[in-house]
Amino acid sequence: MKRTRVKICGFTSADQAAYAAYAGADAIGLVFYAASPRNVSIARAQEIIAALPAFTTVVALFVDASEIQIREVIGQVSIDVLQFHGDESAQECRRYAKPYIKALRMRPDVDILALTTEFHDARGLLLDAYHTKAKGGTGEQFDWDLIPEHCNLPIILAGGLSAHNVRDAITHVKPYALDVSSGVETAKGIKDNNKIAAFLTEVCLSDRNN
Ligand SMILES: O=C(O)c1ccccc1N[C@@H]1O[C@H](COP(=O)(O)O)[C@@H](O)[C@H]1O
Repeated sequence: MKRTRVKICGFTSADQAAYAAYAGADAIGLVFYAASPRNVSIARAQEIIAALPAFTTVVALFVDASEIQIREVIGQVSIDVLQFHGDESAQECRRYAKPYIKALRMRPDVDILALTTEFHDARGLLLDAYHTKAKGGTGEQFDWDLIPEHCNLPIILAGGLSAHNVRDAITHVKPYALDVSSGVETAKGIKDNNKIAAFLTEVCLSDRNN
């Protein structure tokens, strides 16, 4: 059976991150982007990570951050994977000798296949909705038909996912993994355990039937 991996992004509380990990989330995301309501300090990130069980992948999200900021985070926080959610070049993404995923904000003219060549050493391409004002975490879905059927990199589907549409998403896109933030929250940065459980249950049921 194929299992669709799940990353839940934007935790600000250790209890909620631990709940998600024990409930079956494969990865938890920590946002290091001051403009986000989900932004965490280094101290809070350390507290969240200390609450996680073994085998939970920790992803640090940056948006056009400076090299100094990224090195400060990875020097003090036990991060497994970097997520670049801005306009970072491939050269910038590979500077840290750490596994990284690259986010693309989807517009009709995005050439995913060309970008897979540019970011060939990324561990996955994260596809999110394009928004004129926000860089991500908007809760908006994009047109999944923009995603090519074959891609050389694992596709991580994001953008407006929730327990209500995740089964359709898996059937339609067949992604390697999913990334959700707003769809498992009651307010920005405040995760909801019931929504997390419902989301993970839907993914399991969908995988079982596919
Ligand atoms: O979560 C944020 O605040 C955020 C800020 C800036 C860039 C990305 C951000 N989050 C990522 O956005 C997508 C989609 O989130 P949503 O489920 O639609 O709310 C996801 O990859 C988050 O990691």
